[in-house]
Amino acid sequence: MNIPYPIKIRAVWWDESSRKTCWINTLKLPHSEEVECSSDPVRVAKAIIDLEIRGAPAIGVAAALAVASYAWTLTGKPREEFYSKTLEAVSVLWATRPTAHNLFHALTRVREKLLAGMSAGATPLEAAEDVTREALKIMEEDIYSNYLIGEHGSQLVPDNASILTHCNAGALATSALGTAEAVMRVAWYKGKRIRVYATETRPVLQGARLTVWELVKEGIPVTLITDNTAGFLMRKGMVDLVIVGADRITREGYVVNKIGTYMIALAARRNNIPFYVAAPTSTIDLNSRIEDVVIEERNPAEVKYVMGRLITLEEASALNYAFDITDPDLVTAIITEKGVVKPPFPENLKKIVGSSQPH
Ligand SMILES: CSC[C@@H](O)[C@@H](O)C(=O)COP(=O)(O)O
Repeated sequence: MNIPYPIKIRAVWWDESSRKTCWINTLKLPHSEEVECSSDPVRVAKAIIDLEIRGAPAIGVAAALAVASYAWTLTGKPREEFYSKTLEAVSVLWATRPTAHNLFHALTRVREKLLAGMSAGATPLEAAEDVTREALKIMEEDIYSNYLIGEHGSQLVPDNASILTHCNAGALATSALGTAEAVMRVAWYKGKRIRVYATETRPVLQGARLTVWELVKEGIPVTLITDNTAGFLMRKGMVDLVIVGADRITREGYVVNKIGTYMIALAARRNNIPFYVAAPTSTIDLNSRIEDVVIEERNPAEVKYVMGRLITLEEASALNYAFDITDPDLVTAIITEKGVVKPPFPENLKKIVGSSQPH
């Protein structure tokens, strides 16, 4: 796998010497870059729940690596204990966050390896090797998908474009270049002049804390806006295109992404601005209809407190949906590693997910 662009930020990775899963604690950004490593699936599960590790592809990769790390701590155990404990770890990680499809995609793959090893009579050592190979494959595929999404998507970005993005669909949400941000990075590396408007993304400010940090590091001009500024910028003609990521795309083409995405898509349609979604095919769930998708509801405290400071009454009730749903007819195209998917989505998503990888 040869990627002709620098990978400057890694959100999750495998430490070969300790066989631990490592990640940047994104809760500490942008003020400090703190790395955590663990072989404990309960610790990694907590990191996912608390948003130390977040973003759909990153949580899938981290969960798969966590099962592999844990497997290595159990290679001295009897076979039965090895399989029951590693499969239990899969269940713990499965229960962390309900919306992003990548988590279930990755955990299904590692669980299948464990089950295959169990029925073939593989030793714990053989099974640990096998599950590690699969987890690393999931990560490598994500790295390569990021790059291909960037290549395909950058062709949709005109020179001198103003791009609006929401939340963080960058390196910090994936294994390498990001999804929406891979499009921006590759356009930039190819010499296109772009500027980005990043929404702050309440309640936990992934845009202000993470997207701005990444783009400043990259040297790409970025301007932070409040979430409620997006529509006004579009009306003023200051946005040429919108690119966001996704946590799950259903077979009908509904896009489930960070809360606030729907309002941006509506404003984009009203102002005739293309609305692109960049996501690997591991985010596309051909088995689910939109009614089946669980939208995560998080602790209301995230809304009531900003960076630890209470901004309302302690007794105030608050609602904290983490994601919303954008209808397929508001989406101009979905940029995947296998190419750009245009409507009609039900037919074209099925074709692209079923087609073989281009590498
Ligand atoms: C490439 S990441 C795409 C999405 O996962 C991203 O836009 C998003 O909504 C992340 O939400 P988060 O709650 O921070 O995990």
